[in-house]
Order: sequence, then C-alpha cells, then structure tokens
Amino acid sequence: MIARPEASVDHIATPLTDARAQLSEAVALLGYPDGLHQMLATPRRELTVAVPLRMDSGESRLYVGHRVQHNFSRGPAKGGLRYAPNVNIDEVRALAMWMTWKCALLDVPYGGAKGGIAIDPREHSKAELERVTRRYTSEILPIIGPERDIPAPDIGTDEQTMAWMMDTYSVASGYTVPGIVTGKPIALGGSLGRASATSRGVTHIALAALRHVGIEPSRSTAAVQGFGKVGADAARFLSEAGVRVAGVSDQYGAVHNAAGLDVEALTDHVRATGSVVGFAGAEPIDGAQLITLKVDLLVPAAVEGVLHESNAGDVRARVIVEGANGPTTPAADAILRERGILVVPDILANAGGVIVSYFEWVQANQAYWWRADEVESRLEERMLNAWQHVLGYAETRGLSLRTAATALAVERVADAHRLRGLYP
Ligand SMILES: NC(=O)C1=CN([C@@H]2O[C@H](COP(=O)(O)OP(=O)(O)OC[C@H]3O[C@@H](n4cnc5c(N)ncnc54)[C@H](OP(=O)(O)O)[C@@H]3O)[C@@H](O)[C@H]2O)C=CC1
Ligand SMILES: O=C(O)CCC(=O)C(=O)O
Repeated sequence: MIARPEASVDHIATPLTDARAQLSEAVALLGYPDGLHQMLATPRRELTVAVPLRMDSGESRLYVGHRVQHNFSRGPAKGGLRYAPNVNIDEVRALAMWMTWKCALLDVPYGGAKGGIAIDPREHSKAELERVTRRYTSEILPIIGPERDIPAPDIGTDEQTMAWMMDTYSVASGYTVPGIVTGKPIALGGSLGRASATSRGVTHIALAALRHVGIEPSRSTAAVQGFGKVGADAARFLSEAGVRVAGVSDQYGAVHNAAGLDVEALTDHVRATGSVVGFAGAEPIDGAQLITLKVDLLVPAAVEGVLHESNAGDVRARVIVEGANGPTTPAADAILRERGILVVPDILANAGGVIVSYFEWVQANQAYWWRADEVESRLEERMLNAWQHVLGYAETRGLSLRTAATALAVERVADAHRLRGLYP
C-alpha cells in the first residue's frame, strides 16, 4: 500500500473566493447592479444533512453531506456528487456556481448544483458505500428529482453510486425514475459515451487550442494531472490523437517519460496497483514537478487550486486546458495571462460530461436511446461551437478566455432572471 502524502496548501484562496472573484469580474464587465450581482453570487437553495453509517464491523459513524442548488432559472439544477475527505459547504457552493455557468455557456437547459459528502471512499467497503449513498439520497430526496435537480458522478463517485441513488429514489417514488441521475450504467438507462464524455470534450478543446496557438497536435507533448475518470481517458484520447503524453500524476506521485508514456500499459498498471507510481515504462517525479514539465499542453484533471500564485510563474506549457473544476486561482490566471500562456477555462473545457448527461436525461425521459456515434458527433459539435463562440467574444473584446466564457454564461443566466421577472 502506497502512503498518501499530505496535501500542501500554500495560498489562501479557496474555491469559493475564486468563483466569486471570477463572477465579480464578469459582472463588472457587464455593468450589472449590486442587486443582480448578489442574486447571481448566492445559492438559491442549500441542504446540509447528517449521514449516519453502520460500518461492516457494527460500529457507527456520522458523516456530513451537502447539496447546493446555485441556480435553476434556466431549468432543473444539475451537477455531480463528490466523495472526498475535505468536502465542505463552501467548496460545494463554488462547484455549484461553476455548474450554473457551464450549463448556460453550453446552452444546456439546466441550472447548477453540486453535492458532496466529507468521506474518503477508499476507507470503505462497497457495502458501506452503498449504505452511505442510500442514506444521503434519502436525506436530500425532498429537493432532487428529474425536473428539480439531477446528480451525476464527480470525484470519488461512479456509475455504481448513481445506480444506488436511482434505486433509492425510485423505491421512494414507487416506480422507476431513470431521469433522476445521469452517469448511470447503460443497463439502467445510461447513455453510450457518458463515461468518457468529459475526457472527449477536453480532447476536442485541447486539439483546437493547440492549433489555435500554432502547434500541430501530432508534434506536441502533454502532461496530465490526475489519472481518474477524467484524466485517464484524456491521456488516452490525446495519445490516440498523436499527442505525446510525457507525464501523468495522481495523489501518490507522478511519472515521466519524455518519449511518451504507453497510456494503455499505464492504465493496466493503475488497475493492478491503484496508482501511477511504480510504472515500469517511466521515471518517477513528484507531483509538483509535473505541473512545471516542459510540455506544450498541461491538463489539470484532479482538484481545485493546483495552479496558484507560487507555481504559475514556473509553468512551462503553452496551453492549459482545465479538465478539473477550479484548478487555477485568479492570481495564477493573471500570471499565466501575463506570460502568454493560454488557459481554456473549466466551464468550457470540461463541459463534455454535462453535455452528455443532458443527452442521457433526454434519452431516459423519452425512453429512446441513441447510437454511440450520434452521441459523440453531437458532443463534438457543441464543444467546438462553444470554443469558437468564446474565442470570438474574447478576441473582439481583448479578454481572457475565462472572463469571456464567464461573461457569456452570466449574461444568459441574468437574462433568464429578467425574463422570468425575478429581477426587474
Ligand atoms: N467526472 C466527470 O464527468 C467530471 C469531472 N470534472 C472534474 O474533473 C476533476 C476530476 O474528476 P474525476 O476524474 O471524475 O475524479 P476521480 O475521482 O475519478 O479522479 C480524481 C483523480 O485526481 C487525482 N488527484 C486527487 N488529488 C490530486 C493531487 N493533489 N494531485 C494529483 N492528482 C490528484 C486522484 O488520484 P488518486 O487516483 O490517487 O486518488 C484521481 O486520479 C474534478 O475537478 C471534477 O470536478 C469535471 C467535469 C465532469
Ligand atoms: O454530468 C453532470 O451532470 C455534471 C458533471 C459535473 O459535475 C461537472 O461538470 O463538474
């Protein structure tokens, strides 16, 4: 068993202060009054629940869970469910706000939500995770539903978690409700292509961004931070597109091979050992080094705040494509922009997941499923249209891609507020 290093935090920004700073910048650009700013900055509904768990040993534990619905002016709230030890209400608020902007930017007819339980899933058996998921679902049941708020996987959760949520909700309803969650198994009404959709979207954007700065993807190199649901498939798709993936990391460490990693062999190694560490086809480096590798493309696909004031000056990539939510603090954003490094923001770059979640919800509600190639071509079209839209808006106004994307999204949400009469 590999020892997990303590996370080091050397900056004081939090995901919520970051998300609010990004919103303030967009609001200033759009010239909105304080009242509207406050409404956009404030979650519409929050629920914190106690989640008691009977362990396999018979002992009892108590966990705390949250569900935050940041906005539902454009449709039901939508967003993932995270199981991680450091989950807290402010983090969930930030993640829910980013979901609102992401759905608006991609013109997916949802608002934004996020949920989480402060629990380390690695410390629990499958039976314990099932009990904790069912209890959490029962506790948040009054505020979720296929027309109210639709959860999906995020860090530490997967299609099995979604299957338990769907079953718990369906049992309480008295009939099967496949539209209550997305990212569920295909056999329960999941969509083809959802499991890899975030990574496919990241890859479409990464290839477009590399070309935009004059780098031919088949002659480029990349580093990917995080080798989970998003990072592992992003590394695979990039490598299939001809990008040399020279480094990847997880919580335990990182590996590097300047000639390019064999991503398939690395995936087998991770399946067998639980970590990228110890992979024979690469040399070990530490996680901090991965961020500053000399590559063309850096894909942070793990957690928030990993690119901050203290390391942004050392980044040597030309393009950063945010697979994770909130990986770059505003201070780092400013440094990276000053240094001419193109940052494609999370709400655009990782939107492939929620796009195919939307497709899944549409399919489940109609009980009619699409072919994989239909899902994938519609995903690609939406991602690349949004890329062009954000790029055009940014270039004509001299904005960063993040400010452009946030402003476009915030404007759509504000327009919905106005049209509904929620704000005069
Ligand atoms: N799943 C989805 O569809 C979507 C996810 N996202 C975002 O993508 C990110 C990753 O999510 P997902 O892949 O689903 O989560 P997973 O739980 O599947 O994977 C997370 C990965 O990040 C690694 N990790 C955690 N902390 C660190 C660290 N400090 N340094 C390096 N690696 C680290 C984990 O390592 P280890 O394996 O050792 O635990 C794991 O490899 C999150 O920000 C999430 O919100 C965004 C859009 C959609
Ligand atoms: O698929 C979804 O509904 C949301 C995925 C998610 O949590 C995210 O995009 O951050």
